[in-house]
Amino acid sequence: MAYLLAMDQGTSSSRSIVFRDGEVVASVQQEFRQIFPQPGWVEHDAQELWDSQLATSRAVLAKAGLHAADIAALGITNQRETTVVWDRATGRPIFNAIVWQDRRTEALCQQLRNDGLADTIRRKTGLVLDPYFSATKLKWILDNVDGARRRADNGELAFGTVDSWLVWNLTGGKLHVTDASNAARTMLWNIHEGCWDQELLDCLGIPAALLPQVHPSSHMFGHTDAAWLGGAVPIGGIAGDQQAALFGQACFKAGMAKNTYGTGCFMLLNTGSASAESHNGLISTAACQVGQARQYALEGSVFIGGAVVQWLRDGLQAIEQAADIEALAASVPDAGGVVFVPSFTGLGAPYWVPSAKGAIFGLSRGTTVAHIARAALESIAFQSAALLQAMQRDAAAPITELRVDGGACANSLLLQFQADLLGIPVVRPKVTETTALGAASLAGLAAGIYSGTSDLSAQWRVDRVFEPVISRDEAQRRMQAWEQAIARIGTG
Ligand SMILES: Nc1ncnc2c1ncn2[C@@H]1O[C@H](COP(=O)(O)OP(=O)(O)O)[C@@H](O)[C@H]1O
Ligand SMILES: O=P(O)(O)OC[C@H](O)CO
Repeated sequence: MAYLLAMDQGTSSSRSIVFRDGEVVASVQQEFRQIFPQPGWVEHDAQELWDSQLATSRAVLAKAGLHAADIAALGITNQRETTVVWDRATGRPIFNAIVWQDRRTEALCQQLRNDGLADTIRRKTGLVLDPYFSATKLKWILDNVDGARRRADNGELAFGTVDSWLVWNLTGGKLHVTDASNAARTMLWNIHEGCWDQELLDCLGIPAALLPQVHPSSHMFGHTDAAWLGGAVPIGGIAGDQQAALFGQACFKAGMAKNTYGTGCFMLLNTGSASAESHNGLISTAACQVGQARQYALEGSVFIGGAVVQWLRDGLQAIEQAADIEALAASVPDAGGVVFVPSFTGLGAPYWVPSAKGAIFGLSRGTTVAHIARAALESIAFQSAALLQAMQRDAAAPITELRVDGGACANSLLLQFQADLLGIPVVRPKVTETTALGAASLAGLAAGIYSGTSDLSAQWRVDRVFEPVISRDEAQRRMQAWEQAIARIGTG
């Protein structure tokens, strides 16, 4: 029997899932500490990332009653951009992992923008020059940790995104590798040529000796050390979590798109073997690579998605648990004219207003907490609709459906509103653990469990399709109300 193990190292928890025939056999999750040393700084203890990931993998094998020998291959997927630097001799990190959300390098990014580097970076990497990506975090570590630059120059240190760090540990320091989808998030990887970019390394003063070897996402990378899981397991897949979700949603052809509704929302559109340049506030990135042919995607991210539901729960204490928002929002026929812009940490794509704060517009004496809850839910769909509209403008052909996943996609009211706004079907699959499924699928391809992506398309199953029911005029009227609220946010 062909079991596949996925390690999904996310921003708030480490998860391990065993799959068979594309279905979840068992799953174990463990949270770890979020470290906030200063406002705008976010760190993880890299050792805790590894320990929690290993613990969940051991636990999931026990839960499923399986042994290492039963696992045909392991796929790894991870929070992207988060930066780890460790000592090659001891295997110890020289600093905490600097998390993708961390803004400490904003001044450095501004300096690089002033130096005219933004265009070069966009052209070579497909990215916006922003602290979000790994490069300036890595430079910060080299410039601020005692002796780091000297040791890096001497080849004593290794840099990696979280996937590289996990594989280094899993293989007892034998492998220092990553895949194209993760490399593309460093701001040092030339997505067109498929190589580390020497000009960017020089501009940022980053020695090439720090960098991992880059392989396709589906690839036999090596084996885990037998000590960890009770036997050696082949590592057959590595991908950044959002690209893994695109793969897990079987979006293999250009024009297919997915949106993940987690803490934030991440929408990716497969653009095939051609990288599409965005003129509408999106980024281009590498999609999962199987074989030698490079694949690309357009991406947009919303910083506050499901997190607005957490705010209703923890900040406003309007609900006890996230799932309660659906009944509360459904208790009123509409938001009663309330528009909620939850830009608590600035506005991401396609608006890019870093200094924005959240706001609630349209309050009246008749407004109840149910209207606010409904407006909060709608805000997730409005932000995602703005991303899809931007993608529609950049894309070569119309996008005809949106596949969805992530914790908040359990909410059918949200998905119906999303379909109404978009005017295209919103499709929820049976397995919504698509990030882990994508990693397992990449590993399964490398191990020969699947003969090609057509096997994966055949395995992907629909749970429910949400068809648009309101008129396009009505949808446009609602989007206009949203854009008016955004305009008021944007101008402070
Ligand atoms: N039924 C629901 N309706 C709306 N939001 C929900 C619901 N269930 C969970 N959420 C939201 O989904 C998010 C968790 O989704 P998850 O995919 O686990 O996120 P992440 O991977 O970013 O940690 C939380 O922000 C939570 O508030
Ligand atoms: O860990 P997640 O699911 O919040 O994903 C984080 C993204 O990869 C950041 O780019």
